Amino acid sequence: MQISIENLSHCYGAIDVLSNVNLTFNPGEIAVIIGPSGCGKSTLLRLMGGLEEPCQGAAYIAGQVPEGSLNPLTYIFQDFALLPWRSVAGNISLVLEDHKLSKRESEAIINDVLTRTNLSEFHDALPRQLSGGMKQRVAIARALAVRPAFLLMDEPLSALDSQTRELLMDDLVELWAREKFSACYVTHNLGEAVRLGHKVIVLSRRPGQVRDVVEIRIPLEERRERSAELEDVQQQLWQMMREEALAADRELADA
Ligand SMILES: Nc1ncnc2c1ncn2[C@@H]1O[C@H](COP(=O)(O)OP(=O)(O)OP(=O)(O)O)[C@@H](O)[C@H]1O
Repeated sequence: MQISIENLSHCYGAIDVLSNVNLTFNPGEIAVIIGPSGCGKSTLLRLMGGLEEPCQGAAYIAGQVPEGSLNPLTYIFQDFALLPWRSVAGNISLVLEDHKLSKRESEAIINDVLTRTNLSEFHDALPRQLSGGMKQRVAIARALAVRPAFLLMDEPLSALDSQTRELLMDDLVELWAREKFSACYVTHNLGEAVRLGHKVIVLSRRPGQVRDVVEIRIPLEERRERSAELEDVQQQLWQMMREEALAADRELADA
């Protein structure tokens, strides 16, 4: 299954947010979207997930939804969105409740995703007993429980401190290496972009247009030790972001 975006433009009233975006998101790939503040990254993710309809053009699923996927497009947000009165297992079971699974099937899925995210011993813990990093691990486990074809991740690590971010990036790479998931990952953080992205989509300032798509061929598993090649890619991305941010600043100053 792919997600295709064709000639997509979007506006809110008089504000043009996205302009003529054409992109393809491939299975088994993590595509990272970066761009200056307010350029439409989160809007693009919402349009991809069908939470809003684009003003022009389309975002659609191409190909077959993989068998067994309970929710093909699943979001992970920065604020974890866990119910405080439910345990870790209870938060995960919530997303399974509408799917007519037996208690045994649900429990098997919950145990599987808790094992995959190294959370088995926190099965009965409440969110308030967990650190921020652990809460986001639970949110990732909950997303994996519905066997998504695509994870739509909106700055999932931005509420966390830098050490926890590093650990969760390692976790995501390990999860991906074990069972290749597909994801579209929005971030401001260029370190995350080059650590996790098979390709990095650079949007221009608003209205967001695709300025460049940078492919990174270094395997994800080999990126923990940052090579000179990875540093070069990050520098190249920063140069593009800097130009866009400076141009946006000048536009505001001229307005
Ligand atoms: N529901 C909405 N109604 C009106 N305007 C909106 C709405 N959602 C977003 N916008 C505006 O659209 C523009 C793009 O917002 P969006 O959140 O997609 O950008 P972003 O690139 O994700 O921003 P950031 O990097 O700051 O998170 C902004 O100017 C924002 O104020």
